[in-house]
Amino acid sequence: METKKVAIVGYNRIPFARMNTAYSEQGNQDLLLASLNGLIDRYRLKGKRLGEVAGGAVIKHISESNLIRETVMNTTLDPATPACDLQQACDTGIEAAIYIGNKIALGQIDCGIACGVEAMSNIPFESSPRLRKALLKANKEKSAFGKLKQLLSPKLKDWMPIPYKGQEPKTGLVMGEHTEITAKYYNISRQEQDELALKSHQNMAKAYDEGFFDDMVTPAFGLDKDNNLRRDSSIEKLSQLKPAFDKQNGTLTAGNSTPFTDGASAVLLASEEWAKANDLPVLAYISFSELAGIEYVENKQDLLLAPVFAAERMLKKAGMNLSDFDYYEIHEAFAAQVLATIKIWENDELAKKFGLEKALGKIDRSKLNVKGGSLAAAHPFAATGGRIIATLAKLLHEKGSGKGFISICAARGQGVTMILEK
Ligand SMILES: CC(=O)CC(=O)SCCNC(=O)CCNC(=O)[C@H](O)C(C)(C)COP(=O)(O)OP(=O)(O)OC[C@H]1O[C@@H](n2cnc3c(N)ncnc32)[C@H](O)[C@@H]1OP(=O)(O)O
Repeated sequence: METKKVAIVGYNRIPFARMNTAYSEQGNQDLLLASLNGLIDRYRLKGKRLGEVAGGAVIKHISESNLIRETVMNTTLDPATPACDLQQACDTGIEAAIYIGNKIALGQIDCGIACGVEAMSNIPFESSPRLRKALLKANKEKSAFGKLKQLLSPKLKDWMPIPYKGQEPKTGLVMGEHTEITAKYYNISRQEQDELALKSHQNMAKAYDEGFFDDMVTPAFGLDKDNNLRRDSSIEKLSQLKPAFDKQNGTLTAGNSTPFTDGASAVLLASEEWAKANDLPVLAYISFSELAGIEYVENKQDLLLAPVFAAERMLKKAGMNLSDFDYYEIHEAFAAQVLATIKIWENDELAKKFGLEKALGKIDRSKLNVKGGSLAAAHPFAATGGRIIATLAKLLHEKGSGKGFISICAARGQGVTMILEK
């Protein structure tokens, strides 16, 4: 069976906002709706029945089990447009694009939207198991006395909500603690991390000044730009920040780590025929993608390094070398994880020690995250993939030809890579 080419034909996102700032009153549906509405307006999709909308949020309330379909029903798309929720930690946005892309490739649908959202300001709290049990039992009790007895059974501390900390259940460490171990294990210096962080902000500031984001980001809830972007940062300021995760000997700080963030993004994918029929130019094609997992319980330093393996397998299938790309979009969860990943890809000895056949090639740093990365834009987990695909597709479209490389690490020791081509 012949497969179809998967074209990226549109994108839209709302500005990303640090948690508890511009979107402190909004939930997942509000943010996603704003992003989808911007996409629908820009590409005149009102009233259209699309093949499918797929995406997700890494963290949802229990009432949001069909978040994407619920949100689609609130847009002006034809309500006959089906939708589904996907979740794959920080890879969610890319996985959604792969899911929609594969259906287009197989001819099952001719167009679809891949989307992602994260409303960290509206994050659900857990309750203690003792409180949950007491409430469920109280609900079953017939008499007021019985209900009261159950409600009085938990201790005072059991009534306290349990906040989200982002810990890895298998290790009990948060991402920053894991990445602190990564930085030490792979000898990533504080200076290298701060330099990468500064470059991310400088590149994004320049891109905003040049109007690169004008047709990509629609203002929402009073915000018109990513509010994590700093124009006042410098190596001096970054070098003075205190370590965030290892207070004594650490190198990860608020400046070289992403903050918790609210935001949403959406990407419009289609077959070439649908793009032509709807008068939309093909910005770029998705040509390859690969998902990998990695052991990180024994090897705590490797939690966010699964893209190392994804890239090796993907490049082999594509018959390419890591040096063969015009642009590289590598998700900057932390500067240290980007630098460790690149170090392994580029260094033969380290690559072999890690389990690769050999080094994958060199990355020209002037081609890396040229419009800023997650350290500047910030990182609403499930929305980051859409931001990255859109940025790379636009870069390739403007260039008129070429190839771009995407790499995103994710919680639970997973990672995804993708190739876009024009
Ligand atoms: C989920 C997945 O699947 C995979 C992934 O992507 S992993 C990534 C997941 N993300 C995380 O784990 C988030 C990690 N981040 C955090 O926990 C927190 O942001 C953090 C602990 C690193 C910092 O939190 P914080 O201390 O509250 O930061 P914040 O108060 O904003 O900043 C501290 C200081 O640094 C300064 N600062 C921050 N960035 C700066 C910069 N670029 N330049 C100069 N100064 C900066 C701030 O101005 C602030 O200074 P003051 O104290 O003088 O106000």
